[in-house]
Amino acid sequence: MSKPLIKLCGNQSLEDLKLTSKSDADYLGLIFAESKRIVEALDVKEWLKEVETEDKQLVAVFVNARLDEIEQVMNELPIDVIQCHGSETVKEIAEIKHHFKREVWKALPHYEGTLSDMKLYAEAADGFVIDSKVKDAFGGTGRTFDWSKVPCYIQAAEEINKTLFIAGGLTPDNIEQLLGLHPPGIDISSGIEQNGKKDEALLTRLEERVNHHVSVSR
Ligand SMILES: O=C(O)c1ccccc1N[C@@H]1O[C@H](COP(=O)(O)O)[C@@H](O)[C@H]1O
Repeated sequence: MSKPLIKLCGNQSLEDLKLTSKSDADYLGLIFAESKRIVEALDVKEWLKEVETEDKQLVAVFVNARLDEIEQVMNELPIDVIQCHGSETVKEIAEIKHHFKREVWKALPHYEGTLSDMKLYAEAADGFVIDSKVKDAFGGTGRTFDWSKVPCYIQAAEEINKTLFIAGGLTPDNIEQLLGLHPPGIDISSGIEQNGKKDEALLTRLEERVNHHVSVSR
């Protein structure tokens, strides 16, 4: 099995970034939406002066943000991917893509309509993050969903040639079970946190489990 793409999301301090920037992650995520993990672009700009992120792509996560709100972040930071984690329409995703000329991922909640949503958004989004559907929350809930549908999501993403990340409550303890389904990408926030901070021991354990799984399935 080839190694999945890894996204470590919800970096909310210089300390978080110092830790995750040294990891095996391909993507580092920052939340620019109402959340306990919200960050300010100007703070992130300062933190980025102190960490080496050349080998990572930066993902800015928004929830139903206006173009001018996204623009404020894009003007300050070298963002590679815009992740829309709200109820943005296909038209809005297309506008964001057209305006910023960046990769745009649509987060979709797991429910009975997710597969049709993937087909619907395929004309505008470059990739998908499938997350748990939790009432009154858009993401970062630490809650898993029923992974029996993951193979269908993988197949659908392959058919429409889109990047796919599985998110929602991934932890060092459950990651090997998910990796058994061969997701192309995994997206983790709460599962590597302790007391609201990214935790070195949890991150190391996550990486050990991913590396172990990849090496035994070769
Ligand atoms: O992390 C947040 O606080 C958040 C807030 C609003 C939208 C998305 C958010 N995070 C995204 O949620 C998923 C899964 O997170 P978790 O591992 O279950 O905590 C991930 O894509 C984050 O980007």
